[in-house]
Amino acid sequence: MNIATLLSGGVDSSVVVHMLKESGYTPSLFYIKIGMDDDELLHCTSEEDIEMASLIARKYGCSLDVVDLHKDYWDNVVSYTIEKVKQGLTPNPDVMCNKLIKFGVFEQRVGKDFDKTATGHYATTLEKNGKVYLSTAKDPIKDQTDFLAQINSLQVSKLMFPIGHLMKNEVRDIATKANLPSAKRQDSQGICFLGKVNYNDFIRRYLGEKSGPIVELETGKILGKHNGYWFHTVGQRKGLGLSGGPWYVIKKDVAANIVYASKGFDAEAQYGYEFSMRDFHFITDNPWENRRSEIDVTFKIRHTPDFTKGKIIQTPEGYRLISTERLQGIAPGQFGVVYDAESRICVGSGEIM
Ligand SMILES: Nc1ncnc2c1ncn2[C@@H]1O[C@H](COP(=O)(O)OP(=O)(O)OP(=O)(O)O)[C@@H](O)[C@H]1O
Repeated sequence: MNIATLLSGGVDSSVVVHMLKESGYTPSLFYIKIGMDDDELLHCTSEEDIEMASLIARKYGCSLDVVDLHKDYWDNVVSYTIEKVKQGLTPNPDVMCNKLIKFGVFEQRVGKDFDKTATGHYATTLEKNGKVYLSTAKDPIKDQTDFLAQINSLQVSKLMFPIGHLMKNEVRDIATKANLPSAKRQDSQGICFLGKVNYNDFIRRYLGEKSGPIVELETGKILGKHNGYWFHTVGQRKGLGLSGGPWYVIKKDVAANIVYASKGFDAEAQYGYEFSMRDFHFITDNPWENRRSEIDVTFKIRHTPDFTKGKIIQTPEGYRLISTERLQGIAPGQFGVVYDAESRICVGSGEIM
């Protein structure tokens, strides 16, 4: 079996290479390069990562290629991110990077020549009735299925997640015992490029600044000033620069450039029990076909270790989720990621409206 492995130079994907070698495979290793080397502000250092990846490749006698997907990342993930922010929404570049870059463009250019593609994502796959499903990792804190919730069945059936059945500390132990140069490296903060640059600087570069009022939702009182609604997200607490809080962003008026905030942990306006999703994407198949009633599921509305219980209902516009617990900061643009009632299979995701 020919295996391509996505190697970031971090501990997780290094352990993937080690485990594949232990199982008798010699994977071909690929480092994906993203970033603007000529831009001071948006510079993203990849030298150290590539150096680390080279050490791993040499140790295990594997080939290593650096694949430059900078332009593809810019055309797909960055443009999506800016477009959503401009509309006042909260985008998720990690989800789009997996769908369009790691398992999109990479697959079309390189992965297609291999039987399998292995990564160090914390996720698993599960075979049922001849189909392959995306399923959750053993380590609930590290689980990354929410970031993978827009990939499709072809992608899932080709993927290998060798560390998905391990806890993070078990991965570190393997790395230490195997003397991997990356054993002590810190966890990378999410993905590639947008995870490494200052997000506000990046947004400012593309959308500039435009001063507007921060208004108390309940009273209409002007509390202060912001530099552009695009710097603020529904549910956000830090960074509003107001005293006497805590203050939370409740909603935004994009046309009028107003950010509405409410005060206090218990401000009712920051909570909700339900939300609708557009363009709901099923990863492998629609397990609720022909079922008109409410279906028990679990779900996430942001990257947290906990799953929330709820019911999903099909509506003429898409799908609606009704939660059993109150939800803080339901941010339009983020993905509602839906799992089966046992939080094992990741069924799919839709953009929160
Ligand atoms: N620049 C890159 N080039 C190639 N593969 C990458 C790159 N960045 C991430 N990956 C792949 O995607 C997986 C998940 O990436 P993520 O950014 O979440 O890092 P991580 O979980 O900290 O993993 P690692 O410790 O391997 O960096 C990595 O384990 C690796 O297989």
